Amino acid sequence: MTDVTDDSVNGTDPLVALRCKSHTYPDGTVGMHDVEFAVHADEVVALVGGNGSGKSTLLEHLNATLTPDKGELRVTGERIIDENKRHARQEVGFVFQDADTQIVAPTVLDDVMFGLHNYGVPADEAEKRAHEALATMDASHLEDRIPHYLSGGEKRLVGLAGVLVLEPSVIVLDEPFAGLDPERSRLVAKRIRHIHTEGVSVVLSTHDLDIAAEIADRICVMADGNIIGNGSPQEIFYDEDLLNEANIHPPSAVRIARDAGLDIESQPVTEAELVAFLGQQSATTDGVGLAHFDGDTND
Ligand SMILES: Nc1ncnc2c1ncn2[C@@H]1O[C@H](COP(=O)(O)OP(=O)(O)OP(=O)(O)O)[C@@H](O)[C@H]1O
Repeated sequence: MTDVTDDSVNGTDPLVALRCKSHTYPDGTVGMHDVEFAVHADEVVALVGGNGSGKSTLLEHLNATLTPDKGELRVTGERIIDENKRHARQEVGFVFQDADTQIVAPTVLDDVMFGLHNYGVPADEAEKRAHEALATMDASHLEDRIPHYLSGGEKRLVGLAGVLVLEPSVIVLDEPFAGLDPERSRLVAKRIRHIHTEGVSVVLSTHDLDIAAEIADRICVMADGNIIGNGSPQEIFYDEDLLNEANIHPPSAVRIARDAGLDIESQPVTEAELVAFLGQQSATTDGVGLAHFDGDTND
């Protein structure tokens, strides 16, 4: 069993600790097995892996939407059972891939306030907090809009605001960049990093490894319902055997560095890191031998 619930990280207990021997869906499909996973304070974790590798199944265990056949979930140290699932839901906010499933009210502001009403927060305070959460997401201009008519990226930001307003310890996002154009993806990624600077840990799944490399502190690789790799972006994205086993390709910066045979000790995983390295090189070599890097680094 891959144990990534090491309690000693930062010397603190994890915010969320999941041990799952297996999760079997009603039709008999095993969605996940032999997984141990923890989320610590002050981290952004990206789950990566091919289609059907178990990312959504794992994420949905983190706020007890799904429960293990055998195993346990602890949230801020409290063992979650049927009677206290509310604790998991309060501490672990979930933003679904399909933003429409989370829309419940006729305007964006009402939608963001909805969860607070459910928790009995007085209307004026709920409104104040909803304004703040939308401002944090740079989405104040959307307050009076009809949620269903927003673009995909706008819906993501509103969904994030609706979860952030409940002040969870951890926010879980299932494929937050799916269906977004590159510019909207970058905007959502930036807001996710911003949420993190406000002291909220983030766990997300994504097929966009360029963005994962940019925003995650830790990468977990899933294959066949199991975690097969866990480490820093450098450790994971320079492990060719691991990526082959998971059938995924490294971020473009890693591919370029590797294909060009660059001997880079610092192991760049983002374009910015690669460009910084190339800049240093050209400063010391006057650009000799680096002319072929002048082109687009995106493919
Ligand atoms: N509701 C369900 N009923 C039956 N099987 C399911 C259900 N949801 C997921 N599965 C199965 O569980 C396994 C893991 O699926 P999961 O959705 O967790 O993968 P994923 O990594 O999130 O995939 P993707 O990247 O395609 O979204 C797959 O074999 C999938 O077919």
